[in-house]
Amino acid sequence: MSKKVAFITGAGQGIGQSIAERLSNDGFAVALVGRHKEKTDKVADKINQNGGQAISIAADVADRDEVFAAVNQTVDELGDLNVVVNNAGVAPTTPIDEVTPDQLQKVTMINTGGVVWGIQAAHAAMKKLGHGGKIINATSQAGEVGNPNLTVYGSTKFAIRGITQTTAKELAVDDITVNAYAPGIVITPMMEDIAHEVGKNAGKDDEWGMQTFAKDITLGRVSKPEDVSAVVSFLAGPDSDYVTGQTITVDGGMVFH
Ligand SMILES: NC(=O)C1=CN([C@@H]2O[C@H](COP(=O)(O)OP(=O)(O)OC[C@H]3O[C@@H](n4cnc5c(N)ncnc54)[C@H](O)[C@@H]3O)[C@@H](O)[C@H]2O)C=CC1
Ligand SMILES: CC(=O)C(C)=O
Repeated sequence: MSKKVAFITGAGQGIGQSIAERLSNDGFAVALVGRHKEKTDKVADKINQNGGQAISIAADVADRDEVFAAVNQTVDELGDLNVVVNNAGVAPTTPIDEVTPDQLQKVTMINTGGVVWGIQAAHAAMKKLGHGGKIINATSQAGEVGNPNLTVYGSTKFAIRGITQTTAKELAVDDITVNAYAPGIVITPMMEDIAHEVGKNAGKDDEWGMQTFAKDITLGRVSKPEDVSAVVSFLAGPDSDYVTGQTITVDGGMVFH
């Protein structure tokens, strides 16, 4: 039997890399998408050397045509499309008084736009293939509660929860579920950069910056990417078939619902 196919954006490092590796271990053929192809190439090579099946595609998720082309290339090369993980994102530190129109537009087009184009392209491809599937979007604990210094980023992550609910209702008729995952403080290049900027703005070091986010985690530790990819594995697999429109928080107990 041929493998199910998963498409993952921002798969060259951090959480996206972990999701690609986990879904490959779960038995999916995986398409790794990112702006920097040398990074997705490296992760795809590792997966292929370990007995998985991976391809690497360059695309900027803010560009609708590039996202559609990447989805079409995935179907052409891997033969199907069952799961789309809209994981790519950027998180500049944005104290409110420093937000610029250019920054607001760019971050919104990547984080929110990338999710919208990913859902559109997934819907079009799945309809053409004649079957349903699962769409999974990256939000954040910063999309559930306000985080100081992250006004622009937080606005996109709140929006992604709304888009997840709206499109879950719209796409159910085509047997597509739409869910989201909300990580907390995950040690990746993104989080290291935020900790550095927040520390620097306060005249402190990176560890101080990290602790401003990490000090209230109920489980007493920051997160590894694998904590998040385990939840995405559930959302991509059959055990979540009766779940749609939900955001699953995987933050060690920062936000309680
Ligand atoms: N690290 C954390 O603590 C948290 C991360 N998240 C979310 O999880 C997702 C992954 O985050 P990390 O792995 O930490 O980030 P990261 O910065 O380490 O990796 C993100 C990847 O996305 C790619 N990317 C960025 N813009 C892109 C674009 N326009 N088109 C294509 N690819 C692009 C980058 O090149 C990079 O490979 C993001 O959506 C982020 O907002 C959510 C909560 C916490
Ligand atoms: C980067 C992020 O999503 C945080 C700090 O929650």
